[in-house]
Amino acid sequence: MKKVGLVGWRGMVGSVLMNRMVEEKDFDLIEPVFFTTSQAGKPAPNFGKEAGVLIDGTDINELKKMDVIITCQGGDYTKAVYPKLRESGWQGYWIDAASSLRMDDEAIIILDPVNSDVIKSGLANGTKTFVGGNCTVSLMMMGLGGLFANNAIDWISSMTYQAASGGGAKHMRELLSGMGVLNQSVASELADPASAILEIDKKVTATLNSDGFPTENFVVPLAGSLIPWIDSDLGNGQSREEWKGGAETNKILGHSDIVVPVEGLCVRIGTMRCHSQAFTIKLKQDIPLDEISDMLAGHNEWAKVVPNDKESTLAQLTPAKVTGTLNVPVGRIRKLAMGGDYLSAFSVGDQLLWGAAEPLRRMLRILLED
Ligand SMILES: NC(=O)C1=CN([C@@H]2O[C@H](COP(=O)(O)OP(=O)(O)OC[C@H]3O[C@@H](n4cnc5c(N)ncnc54)[C@H](OP(=O)(O)O)[C@@H]3O)[C@@H](O)[C@H]2O)C=CC1
Ligand SMILES: N[C@@H](CC(=O)OP(=O)(O)O)C(=O)O
Repeated sequence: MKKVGLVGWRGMVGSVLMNRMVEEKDFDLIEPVFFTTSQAGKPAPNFGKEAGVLIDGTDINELKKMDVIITCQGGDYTKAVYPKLRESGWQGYWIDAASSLRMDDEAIIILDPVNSDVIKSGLANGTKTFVGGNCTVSLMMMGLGGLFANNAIDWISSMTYQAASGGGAKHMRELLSGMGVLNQSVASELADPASAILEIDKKVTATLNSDGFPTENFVVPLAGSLIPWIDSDLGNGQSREEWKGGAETNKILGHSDIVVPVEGLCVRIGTMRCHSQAFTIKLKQDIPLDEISDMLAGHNEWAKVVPNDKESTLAQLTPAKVTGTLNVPVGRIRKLAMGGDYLSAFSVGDQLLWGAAEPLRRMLRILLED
């Protein structure tokens, strides 16, 4: 049985990963060793298998004993530990949720329903480092996988609506606190159906812009607002999150250059853990809508085509419906006025599942079955 070191297992992404590993009985197939950066020596969790105590996640000699290490601990941990571990001569498999190693030549970005060919040839060529993709990119590729697989796309513009969870647990709490503060500020007016809506709005706006409003994590209010910038400023008008669209998509597909441009604006909105995206897709040729639907629905078992009517859209294409599931519904599919080769689509996906934890779990399974 392979010794699998788990780092970051109690964080938000790590907890989702542990839940999925329990659901899929992955622990039956491995000898788990749990690492920590803060609680060494305390009892390890039991996910159906006794695992002794927590080991110091910075102890290279202990990490070296692992056949596989999966980390959801974050980029700082990866930067601090990974180079030392490789320099020590460790030849094991490193599976990482953080972005720091993604664009390194030695790393493959993992999303096996889309790029199992890239993963398999990497394994055959001795690749040992596998990194989960950016959540928005992975969810786009899961939804539109059929169009990518059929080489049907010239370029994509993706306008995102990204959930608070992309920032982490504290950001989710801040969103909810902000919602509560707004509600409280007009609680008496809301209780009175006769109260004037413009008075309510005035109070809400004053509360949003008041000093006490919770903004420690997002810097500006998210509840009752939105933030059209995610991740760092690259200095050329583009955010790092937007840059990842083109860079990571093409790397996932095994391209060494930008063959399929992916461009757009990334926007944070007040949902909890589902990222949504509105796509304008320039097709290489005019493909009939029924063929497009067949390509999308037939590509993987999680991409679900939603009929482009109001009732189906409201019932199936919202974060409230999708959250906590592996489904990636794609709807609002129609040809745009610009021509038969211009397609619109809208997708929703849980950014902690396909966007973070699931590709890592499946990579472990690929290694176990190899
Ligand atoms: N959030 C996201 O959407 C995505 C995140 N990622 C990557 O995953 C990394 C981890 O993200 P995320 O899971 O959100 O980070 P968290 O902040 O939830 O967890 C990170 C670590 O914080 C430590 N920690 C300290 N206090 C607590 C506590 N009370 N409860 C749980 N953990 C605690 C744990 O380490 P220890 O046990 O060692 O103390 C834990 O592993 C990110 O830095 C990013 O690189 C990737 C894709 C998406
Ligand atoms: N940046 C993403 C979450 C994330 O962790 O992305 P990455 O793995 O590319 O750093 C978001 O805020 O929604």
